[in-house]
Amino acid sequence: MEKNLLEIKNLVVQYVVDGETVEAVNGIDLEIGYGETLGLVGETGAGKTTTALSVMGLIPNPPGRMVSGEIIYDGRTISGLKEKEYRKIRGGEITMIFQDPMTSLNPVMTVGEQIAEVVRLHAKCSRLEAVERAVRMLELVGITSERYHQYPHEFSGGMKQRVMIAIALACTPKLLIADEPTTALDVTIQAQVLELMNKLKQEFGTAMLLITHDLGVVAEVCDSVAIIYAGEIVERGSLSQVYGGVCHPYTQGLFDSLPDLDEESERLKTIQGMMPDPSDLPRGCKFHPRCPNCTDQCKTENPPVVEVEPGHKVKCWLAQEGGEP
Ligand SMILES: Nc1ncnc2c1ncn2[C@@H]1O[C@H](COP(=O)(O)OP(=O)(O)OP(=O)(O)O)[C@@H](O)[C@H]1O
Repeated sequence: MEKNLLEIKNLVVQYVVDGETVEAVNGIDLEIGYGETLGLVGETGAGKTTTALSVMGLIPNPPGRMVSGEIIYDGRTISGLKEKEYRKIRGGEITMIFQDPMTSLNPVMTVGEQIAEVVRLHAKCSRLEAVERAVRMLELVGITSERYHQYPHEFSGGMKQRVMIAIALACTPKLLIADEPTTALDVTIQAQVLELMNKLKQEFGTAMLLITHDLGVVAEVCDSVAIIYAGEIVERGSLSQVYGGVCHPYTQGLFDSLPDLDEESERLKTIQGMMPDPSDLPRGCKFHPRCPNCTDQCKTENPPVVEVEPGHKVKCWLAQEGGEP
């Protein structure tokens, strides 16, 4: 069997706030192959960012804690590494871009210097080589070299996100984690940034974990998709498997809440989902209250993961019974 670039095994992460424990991630298993782009899709509070921060070794402790699980990167267990060791991987081999580029860029350094600094830190090259690399990265993301000496406030939101992508890819990482990279951008700029990500993915062969609540974005960039609900992966498969043959009622609910195709761009528009109020859920129920098929068994027992076809996994009693969502 081909080795995966990233394997997340039985990840459990909790936050303790005011003495209350929140199970943000509850037993997640995920794999990403070399060069694969996986979309992690779910509503607000589903546990997407917590999953990403676990891979980066950045769960804030306290209030967060990785209770159990293992993260294997390129054949090596990285969960539990000392911070000094993690730093060698983070920013070099695994990089992350966040939803809001303004909070990630240093306002008192020029954008060129920021890219060059990352290169120098991780590629251990000369200052001149780092500057040359920074210029090339700026040009790759469509920013002219004359803007090397400009500061973040001189760039528009879309441009700043391009700078973030340039920084994230400057050391040719094997894995890029992008947490809602286009959410803060308007629709036209979103499309340009997605196009750029597709181009760079092909050029560098970087694998990607793309976090989003937008099934339209996934359709444009990803090879495969994992649907996360209340800290659990409820469906996982290739794009054609999931988009062509939805198995889980919750995934179906996400598709149902998508507006029609945007006629102008033929692009699916964003869905803005909200997590249901936990008090609306029957005790122990893992399903969405919208699920029309929720049975008594669903309410009391955790369904097993069923592989309905090779690579297409579903956590649902209905899938086991071969039922339709
Ligand atoms: N630093 C924190 N302290 C306390 N609780 C947290 C913290 N970070 C996340 N949580 C809780 O963990 C759960 C999962 O949050 P997470 O941010 O991972 O979800 P998400 O799917 O990324 O949501 P969003 O799309 O809003 O970013 C939520 O209930 C959230 O309130």
